[in-house]
Amino acid sequence: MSQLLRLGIAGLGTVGTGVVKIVRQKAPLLTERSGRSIEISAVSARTRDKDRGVNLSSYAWEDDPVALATREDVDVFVELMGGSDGPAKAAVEAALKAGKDVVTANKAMLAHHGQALAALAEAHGAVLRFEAAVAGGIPVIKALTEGLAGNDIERVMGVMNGTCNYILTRMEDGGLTYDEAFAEADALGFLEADPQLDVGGIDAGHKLSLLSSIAFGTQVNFDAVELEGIGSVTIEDIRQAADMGFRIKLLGVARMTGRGLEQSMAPCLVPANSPLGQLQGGTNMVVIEGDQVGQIVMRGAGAGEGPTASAVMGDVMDVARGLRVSTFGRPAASLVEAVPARASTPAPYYLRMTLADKPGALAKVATALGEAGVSINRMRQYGHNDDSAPVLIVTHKTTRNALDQALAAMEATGVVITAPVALRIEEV
Ligand SMILES: NC(=O)c1ccc[n+]([C@@H]2O[C@H](COP(=O)([O-])OP(=O)(O)OC[C@H]3O[C@@H](n4cnc5c(N)ncnc54)[C@H](O)[C@@H]3O)[C@@H](O)[C@H]2O)c1
Ligand SMILES: N[C@@H](CCO)C(=O)O
Ligand code: NA
Repeated sequence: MSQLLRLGIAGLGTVGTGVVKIVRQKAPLLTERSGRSIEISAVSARTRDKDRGVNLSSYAWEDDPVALATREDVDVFVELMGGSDGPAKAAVEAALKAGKDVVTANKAMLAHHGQALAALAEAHGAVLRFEAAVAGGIPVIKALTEGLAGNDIERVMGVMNGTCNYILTRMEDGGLTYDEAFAEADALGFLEADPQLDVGGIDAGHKLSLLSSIAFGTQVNFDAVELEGIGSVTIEDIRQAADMGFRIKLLGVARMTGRGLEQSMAPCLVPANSPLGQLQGGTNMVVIEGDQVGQIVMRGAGAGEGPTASAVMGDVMDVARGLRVSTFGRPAASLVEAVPARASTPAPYYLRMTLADKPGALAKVATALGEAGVSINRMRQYGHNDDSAPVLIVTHKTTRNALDQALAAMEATGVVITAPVALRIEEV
């Protein structure tokens, strides 16, 4: 008789329901692969009487997730409620303090409290695992903490918000407006409860802060992530980028430099023929560059019932097999405080602005760039309005600091009518 592993699942929405289905439908397979009989003891959600398409009658019910997390008949607390603070955090803390292992998909909670929760887990001999929190069903955490453990990671990049990638690709390929594409993403169930978390880059930033902590062995520092959402990107930018052989992606990039840990989540131009440039719809992609292995590209569903439940079950199976690896693939205490560095690694930039259509306007902009040490690679004045003209400039490699100096000088000239949109061109 295989030893029991008893789950307590808090949260029976998209992900929680998916996990219940896997445990119920694949019990023999899970036992064969882990050596343990994996069962659900108790569940919790806001509303008990709701048809979730899955039979919950054999499980105990707890209205309070904290009570669920500390039940005697729960070995692993599976937190699938969401929210960075409140009941989810309280229940996870209670489980860890009771020495129970925790599996969660809650990237918001981990981005804000992951360091403290990791330390709590280790202090109480528990493990905290969260594969589902970063790029959903893509097993990127397992790849970094196990398969690639023999590498020094040089750069990690990711398109990790399905909503934004869906919107940007539907605007480009489907000719939809931002609002139309947003509505489609909503209908597909991609959006967070607060969609600003998606389109503001915050959800993807949560994931990047976890990814970079695991990749570089640094303490989780979401506040150090440079965040910019996709609200400033227009169909004109998408068309101009395509015209130059690029696509626009909400791209997270983290790298360790001599100046510190750069973590940036912003709309970037990537080569249209690159794996990231080819990424369609709500799919996620993570690119890992290691000193031994070179570039690894992982692509897959970052959201949805099955893909996310798959990642949750991967963690449950590791616990069942007795994997006592700490949260980030190394002891939390060994995670170094990384000096946050603004993305100052030199890169080319795409600048779009509207200038007053009068003599010398372009010259003033060019002078502002030159005086800041920013070299122009391409410049295009396209179209005309009454007394203004849209201008596109692509720079040679420059630091963000120098570019910001040039943008401020441009504003001071009085010829810039609409504030320049600056998008980094990331070499991938
Ligand atoms: N949906 C996805 O594709 C996806 C992908 C990756 C990660 N996640 C993360 O997984 C978690 C769950 O996401 P979801 O899409 O399943 O959410 P959901 O909104 O579909 O379900 C949330 C569940 O938690 C319950 N819940 C919320 N607050 C509660 C409380 N205070 N007490 C008891 N129950 C409570 C709700 O009743 C519901 O059953 C979130 O942290 C989310 O960020 C979701
Ligand atoms: N709202 C998130 C869900 C998965 O984390 C996304 O669009 O990727
Ligand atoms: Na994942």
